[in-house]
Amino acid sequence: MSDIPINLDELRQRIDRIDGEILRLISERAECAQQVARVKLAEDAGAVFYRPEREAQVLRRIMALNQGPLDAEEVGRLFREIMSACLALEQPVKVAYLGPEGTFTQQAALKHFGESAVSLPMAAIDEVFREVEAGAVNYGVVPVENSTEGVVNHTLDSFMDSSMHICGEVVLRIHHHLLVAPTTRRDKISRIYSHPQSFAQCRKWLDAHYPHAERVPVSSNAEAARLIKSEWHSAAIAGDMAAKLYELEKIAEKIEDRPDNSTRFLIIGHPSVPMCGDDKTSLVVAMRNQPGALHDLLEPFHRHQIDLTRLETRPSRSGVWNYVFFIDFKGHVDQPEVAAVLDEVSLRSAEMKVLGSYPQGVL
Ligand SMILES: O=C(O)C(=O)C[C@]1(C(=O)O)C=C[C@@H](O)C=C1
Repeated sequence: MSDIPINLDELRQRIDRIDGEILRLISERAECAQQVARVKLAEDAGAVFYRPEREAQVLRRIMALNQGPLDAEEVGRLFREIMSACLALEQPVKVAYLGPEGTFTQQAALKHFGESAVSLPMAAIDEVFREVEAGAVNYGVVPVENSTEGVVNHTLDSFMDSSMHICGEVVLRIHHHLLVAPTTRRDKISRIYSHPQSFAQCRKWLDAHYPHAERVPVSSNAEAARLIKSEWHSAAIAGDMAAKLYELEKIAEKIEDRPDNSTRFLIIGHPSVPMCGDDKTSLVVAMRNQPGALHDLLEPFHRHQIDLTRLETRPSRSGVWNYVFFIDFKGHVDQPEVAAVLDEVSLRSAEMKVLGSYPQGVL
């Protein structure tokens, strides 16, 4: 340890030297990405620049290489931003998300694509699907399930009518805070605004701390945050992004009842994604209403030892079959054992649609 300087000036000179070196290397990396773009264009005039499978591999490799002192997630986030900036040099990626600005879905979009992506808020989940389908944006981000409150039915229903692929997933830890404006009378809070799911996720905390406050459900946490700016007796439950956007103060942090409260979001888009080595596949299957249908559906997965990660049932809207099943499992459609299972499931079902194979969420 004798070569480690101990005075502040020397340490700062050392940091300046390291920063210069990091900058030189990041610039070299960015030039490489520009060359990648030229190669992609030479191969195909309609080239797709964003490559989720490659991004997942880059992030996993870096996180595995990391030996500290920063933790792997932190290092992953830094490289997420470097890649996001490199991709923006190739072609900025445009992403629609369930808005308004300041929602957890926006936070998920930025976590997945990085801050260099152009992100556009949409008023409803089916609008996100429509924007992607129409080609107005490259990708869309929608919530699909929460660990406390379960599935987001709107998203599953939108897949039934859509030709969109799932290109990725991102899981976000959801932390809710009780927020007030600078002018709020904190001892006089009589009304709390939030999204119904957030109320459900903070039920016990609210019963214990604000049993008499009126709970007013609104369309998003960000909308709740916006509303309280003009009401001196109201508070909002929302996350960090909304707090920052509307310059609100947190009077209680992390008030969700379950500390592992998280939401899974899906990335939707046109292109199908090649295998990255740690993939998931999502399917929607309509079964005829007969005894043993669910067993028939699941049996091939069991026999081929394919790991199911989720099974969700929705009433079918066609009227011909009673139920459709949404199934997620580990593996990619290009793997022979997965292809074999899909062939069998397709024969046993009334209808089957592969929604996409995509990298498992990394960060
Ligand atoms: O490898 C590629 O295809 C690239 O375009 C480079 C790169 C990167 O910066 O590493 C950038 C964007 C892609 O989404 C994936 C990776």
